[in-house]
Amino acid sequence: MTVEAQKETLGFQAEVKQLLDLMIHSLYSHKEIFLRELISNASDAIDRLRFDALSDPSLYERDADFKIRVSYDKEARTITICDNGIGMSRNEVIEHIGTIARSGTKEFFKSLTGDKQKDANLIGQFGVGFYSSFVVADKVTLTTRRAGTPASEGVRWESDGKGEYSLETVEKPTRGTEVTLHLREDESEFLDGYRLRSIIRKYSDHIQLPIYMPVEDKEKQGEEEVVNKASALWTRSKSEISDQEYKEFYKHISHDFSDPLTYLHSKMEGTQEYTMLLYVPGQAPFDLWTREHHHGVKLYVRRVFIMDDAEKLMPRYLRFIRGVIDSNDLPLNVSREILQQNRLIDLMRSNATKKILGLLNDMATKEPEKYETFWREFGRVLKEGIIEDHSNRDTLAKLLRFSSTFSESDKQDVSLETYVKRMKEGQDKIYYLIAESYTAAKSSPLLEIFKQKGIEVLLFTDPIDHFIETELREFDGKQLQSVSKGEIDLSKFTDEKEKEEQQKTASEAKDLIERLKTVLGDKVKDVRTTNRLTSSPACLVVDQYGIDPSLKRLLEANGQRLPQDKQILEINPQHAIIQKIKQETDEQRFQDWAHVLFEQSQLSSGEPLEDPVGFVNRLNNLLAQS
Ligand SMILES: Nc1ncnc2c1ncn2[C@@H]1O[C@H](COP(=O)(O)OP(=O)(O)OP(=O)(O)O)[C@@H](O)[C@H]1O
Repeated sequence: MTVEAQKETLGFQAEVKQLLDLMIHSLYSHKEIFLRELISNASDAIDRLRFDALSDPSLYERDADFKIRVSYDKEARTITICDNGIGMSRNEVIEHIGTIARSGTKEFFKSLTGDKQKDANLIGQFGVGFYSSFVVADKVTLTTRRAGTPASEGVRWESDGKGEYSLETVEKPTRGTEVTLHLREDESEFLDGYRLRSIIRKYSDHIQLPIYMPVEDKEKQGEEEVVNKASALWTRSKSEISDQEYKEFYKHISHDFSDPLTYLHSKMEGTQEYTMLLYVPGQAPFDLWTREHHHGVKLYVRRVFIMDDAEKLMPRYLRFIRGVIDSNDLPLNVSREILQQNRLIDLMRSNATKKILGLLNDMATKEPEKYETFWREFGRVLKEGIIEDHSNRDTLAKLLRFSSTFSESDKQDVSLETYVKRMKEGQDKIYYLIAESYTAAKSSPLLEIFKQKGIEVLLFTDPIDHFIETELREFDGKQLQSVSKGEIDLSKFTDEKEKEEQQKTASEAKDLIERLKTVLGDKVKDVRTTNRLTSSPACLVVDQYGIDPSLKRLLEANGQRLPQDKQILEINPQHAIIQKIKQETDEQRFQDWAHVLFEQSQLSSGEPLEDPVGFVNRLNNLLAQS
């Protein structure tokens, strides 16, 4: 086949077109970042080559002098970014440059809001990388050759970013990729060596590889100079690195546009030597829940990039952490399989986890507002740690935040420590209520007595909270007690007179209870009086060791079959309706009342009714006769 015969025009995947349109508008105010993105890709490509060449030195093609070059041509109005990295084959160009092969793409488009600022951030998180070129260029030419393939297998990709691109096979003697941007008319500001140098220093100083540019001095034409610091940021000493540099490095590795919330940089010395530079992002990626993680922690061995997203380096519940861990002791040929059972890796992970939890703990105590942001973004993921990581459970428990009956809003901002500090004198349990939503929890009848006595109840309203309940039995020596389980003993907070009254009404309700049991039969496990309620007539509870109904619903919705555990109907003998039912002599009416009591208790605990029409009919009968 001749070279010409291999020229073809292809269409972008629909998502690419959509993304390009969006990006050109949203990123307009950050347009200089195109250079950061292209340098970042070049650096990744060299990292990958360096790694592959460890097992196949022929890939070096006798050129192990890794570098990135940035140049510009005022006349031609072009900027060129060139690397001697891994390069791409024809198929890789089609796959990587013409399509978005990322899971979560659909979710990403759904999450766009139309608000330019917000969308710019989301686009940043999604990682537009290469496509940001079209913000400043009306034509982009990419010429590349995969390392290890013959010079005749170079590929030229070209597009005006409007929906199509052309591909042709070209001769490319050197391996790697060269991207040429043909600048738009109004983007001449970038055809300036000083401007380009300052953008590189601002965004790409931390890139480990040297970035070369032609010397500006006319007398030194043809000469090049390195324009960045060109040393791995994490190897430098903390005192030499500015906050700005740390932040830019974060953006490089995470492909995020916004600043991280916080970071830690720590060198371990002694028997094991390794350095970690870890970041907590400022916001959760749009697909935190939908995909296997993409840009996690990168593993380096003696400054050589080994792999992205080395999941063994972080527990799953810290999957939002970004950064680099560089080991001096692992072998360079380390593979994912080796990582699975490597003692050194386990040690690094356990240390990194402790450091991150310590960092979060510091943030929670010293910068509570920042911690609030953290909790809003990542709290639900961190909660998984209570289930997953028993060795750090105490530290994790301190980091938890819940909404509470003492707060005005649904904000999860009450820690277990705060709860314990606010406990009433004589109170020995941490009370909580599990419900499907904050609204359902806030108005639950089960809270009535606690409100009356001024006892705080934590509201567990995230699905994961059900599992926290089963794992976290106590905190600071205080037992956690669900308000919907077992018999709640608040006798310490009840005076003698009140107790006497309760006993009296309870013994007077004995007959009523028997009648209710007969009518409700096996719908309930038991019927008994309660002191939990003050303004509702009845509620449903489970035994101390029973499964909470909302957890049951959650598990059943996920396909689990559970034993049919009946609930206990508790009645408030002092309530006017209960008093009225007690007097009811008409058997049909009594039966209607009994069912209505049971069914309204199901409704207020968020359960669906088995026979909603029957409930409405019974209620209507009672209303019509009252
Ligand atoms: N200079 C390059 N050399 C080799 N491959 C490259 C180069 N630039 C881009 N690629 C390939 O194209 C892919 C897409 O690049 P792009 O910049 O769009 O996104 P990315 O770098 O994967 O990350 P993100 O989507 O998060 O920005 C890269 O993953 C890489 O495989």
